[in-house]
Amino acid sequence: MNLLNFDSRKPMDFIAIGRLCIDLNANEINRPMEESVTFTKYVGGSPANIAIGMSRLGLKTGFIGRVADDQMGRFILNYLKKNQIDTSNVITDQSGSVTGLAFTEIKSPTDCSILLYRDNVADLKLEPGDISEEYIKNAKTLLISGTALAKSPSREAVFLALDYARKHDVVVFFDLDYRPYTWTSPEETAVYYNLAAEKCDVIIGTREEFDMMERFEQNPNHDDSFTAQKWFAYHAKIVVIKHGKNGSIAYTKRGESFEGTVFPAKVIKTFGAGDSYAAGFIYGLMQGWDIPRSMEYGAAAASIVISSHSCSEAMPTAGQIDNYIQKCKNGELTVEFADTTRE
Ligand SMILES: Nc1ncnc2c1ncn2[C@@H]1O[C@H](COP(=O)(O)OP(=O)(O)O)[C@@H](O)[C@H]1O
Ligand SMILES: O=C(O)C[C@@H](O)[C@H](O)C(=O)COP(=O)(O)O
Repeated sequence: MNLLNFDSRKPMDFIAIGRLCIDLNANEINRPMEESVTFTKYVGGSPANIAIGMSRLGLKTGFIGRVADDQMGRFILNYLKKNQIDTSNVITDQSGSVTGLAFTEIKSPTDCSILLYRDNVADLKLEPGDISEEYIKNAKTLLISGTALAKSPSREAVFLALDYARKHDVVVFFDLDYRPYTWTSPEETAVYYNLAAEKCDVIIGTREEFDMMERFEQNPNHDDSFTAQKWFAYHAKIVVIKHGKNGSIAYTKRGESFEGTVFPAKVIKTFGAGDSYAAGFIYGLMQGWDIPRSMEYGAAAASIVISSHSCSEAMPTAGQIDNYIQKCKNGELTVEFADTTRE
């Protein structure tokens, strides 16, 4: 029996809910932000990046969210449309909110950080009244990301979306996507993350993100298997714990575990790895592939994106990923750049 059942009668393949933002990636790489003077603008926000990845892979993709009524909000909407993402459930917020900005600092390929501007952001204004039961019912898959739980009314909107998804047998993926900045306290964060995770079929996060969720538990050795087992008592069928360049491990409710491959990369920056990994992995599962092959696809997508300057714009097509995997398997370590042009 399949671990996950994607209902082929549903017209929409994949819907993401939450953050639609802007990434401003420093053009002068390998130096601190203090010395960066020019940046390239891309659509960003973890669920936005994943949705763009899914659409590039050929899946019928939609988004539920709010954007600011400004130039940045319109830039995001246009970019989603250009990438064939359905924006019928993206609302332009009229409360005077602004677009969230992520300035990225690339000090070295391994020392990257993000400076977030997230006060009064439009994405957290999403409210329960914005959530259409019909829209969710018509999707095979819903992806939620943890940052949308950081504040009301976005938090309640996500919980309502989760209820609709469970009611209509939509497979729910939870990318933990923990960004401390918007949260009030670590305790609040852990409580809401745990409440949401109970309702999800697949939970994907880094070891550090799961550590945050285990604030009220005893897992002193940060044991991945311990982490995963808890969720199989709820709805989870698959739990994936990511370990950066050391790969990832997936556990299933059936008691299996699989270690994910890592592909070579000419790393420009490390951010975007998780979002591209999620897109490749979810795509694989939705094709009916087994977990190791899906993890391989995610890892190859991640290697392509971290070898590029952007996250969203660098999201690869299936052809690019297949080609990359083939080259790596042939022992050709020449790394392909998905997106090297910066104006
Ligand atoms: N330096 C790297 N080289 C090759 N692959 C990487 C590297 N860093 C991350 N990856 C790939 O991306 C996946 C997710 O990366 P990770 O850093 O754990 O997620 P996140 O970006 O969410 O923190 C890893 O499992 C691995 O496949
Ligand atoms: O999620 C954000 O707001 C910023 C992203 O667009 C960004 O570029 C990033 O950090 C990607 O995150 P990751 O894939 O978890 O590394």
